[in-house]
Amino acid sequence: MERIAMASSTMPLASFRAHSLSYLRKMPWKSSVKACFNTSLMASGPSRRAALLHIGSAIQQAHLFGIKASSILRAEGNVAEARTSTNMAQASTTVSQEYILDWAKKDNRRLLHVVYRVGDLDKTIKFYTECLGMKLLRKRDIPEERYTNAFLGYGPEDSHFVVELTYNYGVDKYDIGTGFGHFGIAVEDVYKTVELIKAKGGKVTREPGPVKGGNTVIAFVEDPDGYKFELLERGPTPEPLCQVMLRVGDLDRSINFYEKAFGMELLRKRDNPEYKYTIAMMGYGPEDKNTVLELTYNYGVKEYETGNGYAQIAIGTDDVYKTAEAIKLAGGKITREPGPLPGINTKITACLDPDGWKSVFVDNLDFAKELE
Ligand SMILES: C[C@@H](O)C(=O)SC[C@H](NC(=O)CC[C@H](N)C(=O)O)C(=O)NCC(=O)O
Repeated sequence: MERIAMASSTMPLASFRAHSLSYLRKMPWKSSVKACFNTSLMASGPSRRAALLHIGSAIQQAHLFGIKASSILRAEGNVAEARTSTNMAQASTTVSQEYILDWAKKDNRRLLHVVYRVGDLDKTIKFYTECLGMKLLRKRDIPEERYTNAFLGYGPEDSHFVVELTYNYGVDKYDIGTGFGHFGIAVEDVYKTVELIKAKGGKVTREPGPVKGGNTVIAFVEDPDGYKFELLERGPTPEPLCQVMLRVGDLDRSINFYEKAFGMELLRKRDNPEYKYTIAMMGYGPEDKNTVLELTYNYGVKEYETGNGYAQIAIGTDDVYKTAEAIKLAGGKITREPGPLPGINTKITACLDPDGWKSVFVDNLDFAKELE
C-alpha cells in the first residue's frame, strides 16, 4: 500500500490504475469495500488518490497492529485532501464501518455467564446444586465492595455458560421486574427432573407437559428469589444451561441490534399467534450446542420493567475496543468505555440494547487468566 501511495505521485494514470487495482485485489477486505475504494480512486485526481491510498494504508496497518481504524481516520482528518473531498470521506467511512461490523461477525465470541442478584447465597447454592444439578465452580468475596459472587454451572467456565450470582451484603430482596423471562435448562426427562425437584422441596410453577402451541415437553420451576427456570426436554447436550429469555418491545429492532452490534446470528424465529407471542433465538452457534438469547415479543407490549435483580450477560471477545466501536456504529449505547477494570486489569466494555438490557464484553485472554 505504501508503494502505491508513493507511486501515485510519479506514475502515469494508466499504469497507476493497473498497479493500484492489482494491489487492492490482493487485500483481505470485503469486495464492497474494494469497490468503494476503486470508485473513489478512479474519480479522484492524483493528489486525492495519494491521500485516499494513504488512509487505506493506515487502516490496513491499524488492522495489523490492532488499532481502531476510526482513530486512524480521525487522525488522518488533518490531511487537507481528506477534509475537502466528499467522495473520500464517504469511502473512508464505508471502509471503517464495513470493516468493523464484519469483524464483529468473525470475532471469537461465546456467551460466558449471566449475572444476577440473590438475597441469600447459601440458600440459592443449595437449590441449584441439589435441585438443578449444578456444580459450585468458585466463590469470591470482595469485602471492600461489600459483595460476594458464586459461579455455578454444568461444566468448567472455560468451556461452559454459567450463572454468576451476586450477593450484596445486607440486601435480601430484589425486584425481578416484568421483562426478565427465564433461564433454560435442557434435561433428558422433564417429568423425572420435576419429581426430583419436588422431592427436594423445590417450587414447580408449571407442571411437565408439551408447550402450549408446540410439542417440546417443558416445565417451570422457581428458585428462592423467584427467578424462573424452564426445563426443556432434549437429548444429551454439551451445554445444559441453554437459554436466557428476555422480553423485548420490538422484535425486529432487537434482532437487527443483536445481529449488527453483537455479530450474533438469528438461529430461529417462531410465531405463536394462538398465544400472541413471537420468539427469536439469537446466538453464536447452533441452539443444541450453545447457549442462546431467547427474545420474546408479546403482541402489543412495547415496554417492560427491567427490575434490579437481573444484571447482564457476559460475552467473550478478542478485542473490547473494536467491539465497542461496532456497537456504536450499530447505534448501540455504550455504558462503559472499553478498557481495563481497576484492580484486576481485565479489559471489558458494557452496553445497553434497545430495551435497556445490559451486556458486558470481556477480553478472552484476560478472562482465561482470571480462571487460572
Ligand atoms: C419450546 C419453546 O418454544 C418454549 O418453551 S416457549 C415457552 C413459552 N413462552 C411463552 O409463552 C412466551 C410468551 C409469554 N407470554 C411470556 O412472555 O413469557 C411458554 O412459556 N409457554 C408456557 C406454557 O405453559 O406452555
